[in-house]
Amino acid sequence: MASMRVHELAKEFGMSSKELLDRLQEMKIPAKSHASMLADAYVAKIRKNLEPEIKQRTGQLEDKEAAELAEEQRALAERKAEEERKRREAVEEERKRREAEQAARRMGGLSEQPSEDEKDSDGEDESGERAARPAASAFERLASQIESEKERVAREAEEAKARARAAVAAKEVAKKQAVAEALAARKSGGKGAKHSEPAKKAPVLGAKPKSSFDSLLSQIEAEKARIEQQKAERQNAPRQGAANNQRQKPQRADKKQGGAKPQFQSQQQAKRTFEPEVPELNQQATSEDRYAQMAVQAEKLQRDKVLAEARAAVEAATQEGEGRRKKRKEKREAENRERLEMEAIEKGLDPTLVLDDSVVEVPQGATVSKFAELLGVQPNDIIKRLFMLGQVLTLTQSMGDDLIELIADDMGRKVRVVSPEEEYAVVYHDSEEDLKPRPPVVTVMGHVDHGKTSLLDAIRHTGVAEGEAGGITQHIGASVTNIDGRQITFIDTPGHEAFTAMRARGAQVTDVIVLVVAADDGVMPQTIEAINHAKAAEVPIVVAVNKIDKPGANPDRVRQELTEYGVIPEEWGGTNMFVEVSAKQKLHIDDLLETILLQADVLELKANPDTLASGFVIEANLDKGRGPVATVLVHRGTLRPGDSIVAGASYGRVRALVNPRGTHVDEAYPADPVEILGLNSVPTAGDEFRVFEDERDARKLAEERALRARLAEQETKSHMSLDDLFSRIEAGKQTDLNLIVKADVQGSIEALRDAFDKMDQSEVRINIVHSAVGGITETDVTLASASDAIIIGFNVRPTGKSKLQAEKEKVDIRLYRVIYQAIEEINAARVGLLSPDIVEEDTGIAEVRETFKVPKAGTIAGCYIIEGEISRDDKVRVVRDGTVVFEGTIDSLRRFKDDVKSVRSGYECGIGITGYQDIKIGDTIEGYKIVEVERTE
Ligand SMILES: Nc1nc2c(ncn2[C@@H]2O[C@H](COP(=O)(O)OP(=O)(O)OP(=O)(O)O)[C@@H](O)[C@H]2O)c(=O)[nH]1
Repeated sequence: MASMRVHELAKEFGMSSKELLDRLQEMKIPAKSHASMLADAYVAKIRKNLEPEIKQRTGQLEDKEAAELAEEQRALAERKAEEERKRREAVEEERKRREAEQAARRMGGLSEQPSEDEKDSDGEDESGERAARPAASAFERLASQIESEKERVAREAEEAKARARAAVAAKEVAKKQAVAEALAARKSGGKGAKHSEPAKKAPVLGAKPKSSFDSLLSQIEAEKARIEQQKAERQNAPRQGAANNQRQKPQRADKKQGGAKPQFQSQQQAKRTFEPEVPELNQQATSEDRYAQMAVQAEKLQRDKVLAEARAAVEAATQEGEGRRKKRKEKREAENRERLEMEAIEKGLDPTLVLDDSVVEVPQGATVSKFAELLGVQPNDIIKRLFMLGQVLTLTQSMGDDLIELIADDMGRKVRVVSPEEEYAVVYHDSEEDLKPRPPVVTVMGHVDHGKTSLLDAIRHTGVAEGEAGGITQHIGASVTNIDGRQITFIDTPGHEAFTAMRARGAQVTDVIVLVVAADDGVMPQTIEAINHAKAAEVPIVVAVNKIDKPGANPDRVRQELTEYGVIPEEWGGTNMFVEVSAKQKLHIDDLLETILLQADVLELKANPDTLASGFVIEANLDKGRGPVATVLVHRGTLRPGDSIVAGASYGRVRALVNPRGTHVDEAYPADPVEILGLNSVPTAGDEFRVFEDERDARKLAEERALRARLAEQETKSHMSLDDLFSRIEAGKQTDLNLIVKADVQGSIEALRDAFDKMDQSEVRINIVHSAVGGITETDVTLASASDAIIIGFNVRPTGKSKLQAEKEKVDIRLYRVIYQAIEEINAARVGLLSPDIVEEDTGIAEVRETFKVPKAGTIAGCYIIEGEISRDDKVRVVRDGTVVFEGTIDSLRRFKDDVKSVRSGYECGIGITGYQDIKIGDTIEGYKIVEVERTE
């Protein structure tokens, strides 16, 4: 018989596996489950025991066999019943015995626990107890088995729950790790290698946790350690990107607080910003508490994950948007520049000046403190650097252009010295529809005596004839004429000098140049100069071939000659219009005017008249009765009485407007010359004028300009003078004395040179840097200024503007009559013994225009006082071509037939000089007084 499995045998018997297993248990045959294999010996035994039952079930057994089987079963049942009855009796007996014992104890006050002796002495009890004990211990075992089984089931249930929760938590940790890695990867710019390590750990976290709860805890702890490590790595790594900067900010702020706390806060901050926070697990907590904590962790991780994902998305968007933001920034900057440019244009400023931010603009003549302020450095630093350059300047002293550039260069800074003109330079922008046609402004140029003044007179005469009846043109520096109802404005000062001087000041007022060339003389040096100046200014030339009335006139030769200088007549294919005129005989003047208008039409001259006026000063003077008077040429806008105006360093409110015919007017339009009254001082020709809406602005600008001018003047280096020679020698500064000697005769110069040669020159060496016969000229002053020399004049006087120039440039001019005076003074100056100064104080200058022979009085000079005031008791010197030809006193001073005490500038008078008859037309008579001046040193 082969061995069989339980379920196979059960099937054979027609019963369930469970039923068979029970029966096997009764038969003490070992079998655990339906699949248990039964050895053939056991199969035989089972068949034998169960056969009758089986046969009965199947109806296969015979009656006898069935009766035997029934008997057998009944006997077995009886036996079992007997055993059970006995077991119950024993239990009952035991119970009764215990109750009896307890009752006896209660009755006899005996202890509940019987002593060993009592137990031993009571034989009956002992036997009863022995009978009861096996039953009791079996019960207890069973009870304990049940208890342990319950515990096992409960534990397994709990562990199953824990596994489920741990799996959820581990899943969350894995997700969080993935997010953290994604963040780290973005921050590090995708350094995959660096972050592959944590990624490897993921499977550990993601793996099904062991059934042990501790396994989950250890996983969480490991994850926390990993995050901490990553964070530490990122903090050590160089900061990159905007997000990192954001992270740095709180750290910097925290650092200020100092101590360990800020560091902790910064870590917290960093954690909040980047890491999902893993809460601490209390290792001491009970299992229930731990489950609760894990649930909290899982929830927190979920929330942090969402936050981290959101932040990662924002950061990614930030990085992706970097390029777009840069473009937007560039666009914004471009718009800003455009706006500034527009604003500058609206304000009438040069936009390039406003937008040039790479260079520091320093106003000309800026003081040391202003310069330091503009550069944003300490003034001491500037002073120190100046000192190193040998320039001792205080805070309030102004710096020259060269010094400004030198110091800036020394400091590695870029600067641009801005002149007041440039600083206030105005670029006006008018829209096309605001522009209206305006009259042309004309300047007449040409060689000396070619007829410029005559032509202007002729033109004026033409204009007057057609203009106001009987009107007499006033000399205001410019005039207007009308032809065919159209206006032409002429600048009265002919010649290119004034034109160029104006232009040098930025006053480009001329639209057309009329080049006057005498037909009998042709092209001359100043004609060429005029052409060059006109070309430089890019102003078109209309040629007026003058003096055609003269017999030797040859206009074609003029045309021919001019072609050499690029002035080519239209009829010869050039661009220049030629008109043949006679200023003297007023021939073809109208033709000339019409030609000028034609040229103007070509230029399409326009201006905006409907705005605040601006333009240039043509001429200015101080009128005794009316105060400062300036002739201005309106360039743009309309000028009206009451306007707040600034002209150069002058300002004021326009009190009155006077046109060239002397008529008060209410308005002056573009290209109108007009005299203005109301300025607080006399401006300079070429100054720009501007009307301001607010008088305070006009005043501010004017005062600023005036201050600059004063500072610049102060700054003019004081040159060598005899007065400070000694102090300079003492200070060790001076070892040379440079002289420029001018004298009336060469002999004086030679005599002076001999005298100096004989002088002791051990302390100071005397150098004559230049000497010549003749008056002291502007060139002499320039030379003295350049070589730090003193000018010594023997019987000569400063000519032209040289005196003014010397004052301006602080050049010392010493005038002597005899040589020994000069030698004495220079000797005295060397040893510091200059006596109190006897100085000649100039009073006035008269120009001799006529001479009269008067009986008894001799020669009387018919004079015009051109400067100052000459008094009857003044001393005078007669100067001819810069040389003093006579010195003496005034014999008579008359106006008309009256003797007068003094005559002021602008008036005519007759002067008789005591003992001098040789006076000539063109001489100047200089008045002076002798005054004694205390020496200050
Ligand atoms: N015959 C003749 N003489 C003229 C004519 N125009 C000017 N003159 C004379 O030429 C001389 C010089 O004339 P101005 O008008 O003073 O010449 P200018 O160019 O103004 O001279 P400067 O002011 O010295 O530069 C004067 O004597 C005039 O009378 C002309 O058309 N014909």
